Amino acid sequence: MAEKTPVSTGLRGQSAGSTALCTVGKSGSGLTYRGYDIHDLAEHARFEEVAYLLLKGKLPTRQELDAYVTKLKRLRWLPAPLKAVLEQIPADSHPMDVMRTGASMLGDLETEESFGQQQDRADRLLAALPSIICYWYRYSHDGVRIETDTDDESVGGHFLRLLHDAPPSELHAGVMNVSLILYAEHEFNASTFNARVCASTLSDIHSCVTGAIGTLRGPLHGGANEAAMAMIENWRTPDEAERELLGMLERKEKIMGFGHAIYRDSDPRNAIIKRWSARLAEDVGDTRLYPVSERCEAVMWREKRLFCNADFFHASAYHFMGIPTKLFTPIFVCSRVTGWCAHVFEQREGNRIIRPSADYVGPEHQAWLPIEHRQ
Ligand SMILES: CC(=O)SCCNC(=O)CCNC(=O)[C@H](O)C(C)(C)COP(=O)(O)OP(=O)(O)OC[C@H]1O[C@@H](n2cnc3c(N)ncnc32)[C@H](O)[C@@H]1OP(=O)(O)O
Ligand SMILES: O=C([O-])CC(=O)C(=O)O
Repeated sequence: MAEKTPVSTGLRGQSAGSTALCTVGKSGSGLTYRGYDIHDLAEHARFEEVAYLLLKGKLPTRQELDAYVTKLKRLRWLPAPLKAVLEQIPADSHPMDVMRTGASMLGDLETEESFGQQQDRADRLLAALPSIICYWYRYSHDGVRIETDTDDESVGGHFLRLLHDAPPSELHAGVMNVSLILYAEHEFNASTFNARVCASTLSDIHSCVTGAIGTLRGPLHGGANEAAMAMIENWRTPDEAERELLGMLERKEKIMGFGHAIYRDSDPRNAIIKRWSARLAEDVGDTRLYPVSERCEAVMWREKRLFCNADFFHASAYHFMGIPTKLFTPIFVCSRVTGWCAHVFEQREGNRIIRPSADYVGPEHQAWLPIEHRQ
């Protein structure tokens, strides 16, 4: 048999298991978490309610939600050895590497000894990850050791307060809430699948989350919101954006924040975050970034039938809230950790190790060659 070039299908269109957590591109609206439509969740829910829904299996009652928010607030503190590690990480490190190290170090200090601890470990990660990234960021960039025990009622408000050393406006806290809901869960995406593969070996939850963070980091996945920002911030007018974009398409470059592995015509999260980006643009008096983003959307659809995914308008929305670009993907982690952990729990129920096969395309039998005869 002649050698063939390995071809990657990316497992597209193949079912790799079942889940009760999420549908993507199946219902009329396109995205549901445990049967609830993303539009309803983004309109009415608190992110902490969505986290509860994903992690505990149902929407909380008022009493359950209050108790859950209180628990998350109690879990925002960081152990001294974790702070010491964060203080060693250089200011020019990528914040996703900080998240990866932070999650892993938490696993050293608060190891999941048995699966009976999985809910508590997941809640701790959810509460501590915003503290981890902000502690490192403020220490390495501003030279301050912040107190991460805040009294904010929400995960998003807690993050913004630590970052800016001031309570967030109602508008900013509201946008963070929606953003965290939109990013929370997305079926068998690459990082979640990575978490499930790790879980299928009966590994601990911190290993699953650490691997997922590394997977989300890439620009084809969560890293796209940062890459989209790096692209649009160069353009001063919609006309310049159109010219540059056409050049990029001509050169067959990938345009970050567009396209999706599952959705074909639109990503239901885009219209939601786009609306909030427009509201924030008005709030800060932007006359550049939002019109540039809108033109990109129009050109990509006109030229390629490619639509904005969840990441594209997140770039301008986060920017308008004064969030540094390099912290965009870590915010995604602070949200998606709920989906990852819920998938780890699901994988552990009725587990079988995930171990697909490969189509071999290498050489047939080769005769052994002693080292002195090799070239
Ligand atoms: C939260 C998230 O993770 S959402 C995804 C975030 N990622 C990005 O925004 C990165 C940019 N987008 C992409 O790279 C891709 O659209 C992915 C990775 C999201 C999906 O990849 P695939 O499923 O392989 O894309 P798909 O099969 O739809 O691609 C079809 C064609 O469109 C092209 N295409 C897809 N997206 C883009 C894009 N953003 N820019 C330019 N061309 C694109 C592909 O290159 C392919 O062209 P070809 O047939 O000539 O090779
Ligand atoms: O589902 C995917 O392939 C990518 C993803 O995580 C998302 O869109 O939120």
